[in-house]
Amino acid sequence: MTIEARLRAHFEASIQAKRDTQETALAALARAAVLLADCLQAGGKVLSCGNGGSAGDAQHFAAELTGRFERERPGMPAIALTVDTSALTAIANDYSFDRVFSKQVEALGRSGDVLLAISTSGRSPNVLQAIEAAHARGMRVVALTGRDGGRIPALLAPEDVELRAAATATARIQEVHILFLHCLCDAIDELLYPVS
Ligand SMILES: O=C(CO)[C@@H](O)[C@H](O)[C@H](O)[C@H](O)COP(=O)(O)O
Ligand SMILES: [Zn+2]
Repeated sequence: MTIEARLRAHFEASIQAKRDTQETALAALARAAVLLADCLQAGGKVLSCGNGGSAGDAQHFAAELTGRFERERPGMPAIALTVDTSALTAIANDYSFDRVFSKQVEALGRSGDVLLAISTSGRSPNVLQAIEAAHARGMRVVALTGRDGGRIPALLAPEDVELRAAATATARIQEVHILFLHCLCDAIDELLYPVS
């Protein structure tokens, strides 16, 4: 296969992953947007987490809430649990890497806040523990997953929302996740700050 053919195959696979996800995810996306907008309107905040590329996604989403997405409106409170290297290294060093997010959720999370948990496999222990810690703090969870959801669906409460990418390759799942996050940014803005 030529490089150009490989590149074309990446585009085709990415397009297909989004097409395959579209119909299954729209209702859940709308529910997640309302859950997040209600939380923010009531004075709550969003905590986000994930590993590797999903850590980048967690930061990307928090930055679009605190800064802006596509329209001017007040900043909204969101914290990515992936950015404080002192907290991450201390918790990993003193406890274990599995607790790097859950300890921060225990410290920062309040009832009514929402945890945005991102895992393509649904099997990263630190993300699973963050979900458990969020529930213990009275928080709801929006989980971005892929494949069969891994261990996340069984952990979620009925009022939580799973947004599952209909893809199996990690890269394709992450590409759908970015679309999910931009959809959520747009929907939250439209719900809270509609353009008159
Ligand atoms: O970005 C990528 C692969 O595209 C990697 O950095 C990937 O995020 C890492 O392997 C993560 O540790 C995977 O974690 P998860 O999505 O299974 O929870
Ligand atoms: Zn990647």
